[in-house]
Amino acid sequence: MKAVHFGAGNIGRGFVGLLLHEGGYEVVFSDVAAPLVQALQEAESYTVHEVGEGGQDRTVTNFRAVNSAEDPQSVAAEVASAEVVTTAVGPTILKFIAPHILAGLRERSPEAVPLQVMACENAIGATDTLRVHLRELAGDEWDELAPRAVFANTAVDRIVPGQPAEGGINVTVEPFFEWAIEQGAFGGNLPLIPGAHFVDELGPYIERKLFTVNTGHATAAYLGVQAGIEKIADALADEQVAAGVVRALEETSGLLVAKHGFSVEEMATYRSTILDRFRNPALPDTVDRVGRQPLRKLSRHERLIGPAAEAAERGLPVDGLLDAVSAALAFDLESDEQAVEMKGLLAEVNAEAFTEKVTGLTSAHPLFARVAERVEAARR
Ligand SMILES: NC(=O)c1ccc[n+]([C@@H]2O[C@H](COP(=O)([O-])OP(=O)(O)OC[C@H]3O[C@@H](n4cnc5c(N)ncnc54)[C@H](O)[C@@H]3O)[C@@H](O)[C@H]2O)c1
Ligand SMILES: O=P(O)(O)OC[C@@H](O)[C@@H](O)[C@H](O)[C@H](O)CO
Repeated sequence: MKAVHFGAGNIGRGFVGLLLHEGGYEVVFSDVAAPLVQALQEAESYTVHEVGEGGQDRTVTNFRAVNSAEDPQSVAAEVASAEVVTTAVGPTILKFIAPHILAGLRERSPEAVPLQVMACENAIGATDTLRVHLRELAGDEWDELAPRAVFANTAVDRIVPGQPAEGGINVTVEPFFEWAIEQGAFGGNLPLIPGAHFVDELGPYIERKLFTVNTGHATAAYLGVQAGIEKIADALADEQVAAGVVRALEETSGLLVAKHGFSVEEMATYRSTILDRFRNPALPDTVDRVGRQPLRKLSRHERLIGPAAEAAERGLPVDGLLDAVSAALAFDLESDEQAVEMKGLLAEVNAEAFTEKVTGLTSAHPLFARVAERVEAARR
């Protein structure tokens, strides 16, 4: 059994690749970072160090690596003969993965068991997005190629910080993980992923994850930066930052309870586990990594505006989320392209135009004026 995994970065090696390996797949990593691909090609194994309570070292073997920028033909051939394709490249990169999968589907035998495709990104419906890219690229050919693959949305949760250069391809991660996968598309032939949680409907799970883990994380990062703090664990140790995170998460929990029927108690337990994970002192995670790409994080269906918009529509409180939005607007990091772009936009366009363009809210939305006020304050 073979799985092709696009994106051999932090979560790719430290979570998706690890679980696929433990499920018995040979893993073929595909990436565009030449030194990383070469290091994987030269290694026979790498170690995933789980740090913090209950953590163990786990060894990944039986993998290969292909550079999709230099050798797209080999990537297509690997996809054509694989059982599973996964991605962890970032939601905006999925459009660059689609041509490789499409080329693989063209070469795949129509008699083969359908390829199982799962995008493991922090985004709602990431696999659907990937499938739309494939369909658009394929045009009329899609009717013939579509039966050669099945597509399942997933929600992946494990904190994998940026890795120090001296660690090579080894990865330091937290012990916790959760991988929820929508099972309908598989018709009972489930991929072999140990510990995965197969569900009928992913919507509640991805929203619970994105609007709790990632909302809390982003809030800690942006408030942490404002407090002059570098590490996420230290941000949580700051009383004001912690209070800001708790407030934002109480608001998203309120929405998740109202919308999906999670109980108040289970959301309280879920939040408390997450805050403990953020506080893990052994995990070298930074506010810069967690706050990366602020324009993506401020977009319409993402971790801040997404829950705030729905909460506002229901008349639920959103002040904690708006404080996180204000802090996100102040995220100023020269090495982050989107932070630089955001700063330029704040200077160039008025608050209403910025709000519409960045958050996707329209002026009639109950949250619009409140966000625009925060934007106006950030422009001063
Ligand atoms: N790190 C985490 O804690 C974590 C947890 C859950 C989900 N995620 C999600 O996983 C995705 C990846 O995050 P990460 O932290 O691993 O980032 P990362 O930057 O460490 O890894 C991304 C990898 O994708 C590669 N890449 C970029 N363009 C590519 C292309 N066209 N083809 C193939 N590979 C390409 C990069 O070279 C890099 O190795 C994101 O969507 C992120 O939100 C991350
Ligand atoms: O990967 P991003 O940029 O969407 O979000 C940054 C972190 O919040 C994220 O990577 C978490 O560590 C991860 O989602 C935990 O499961």
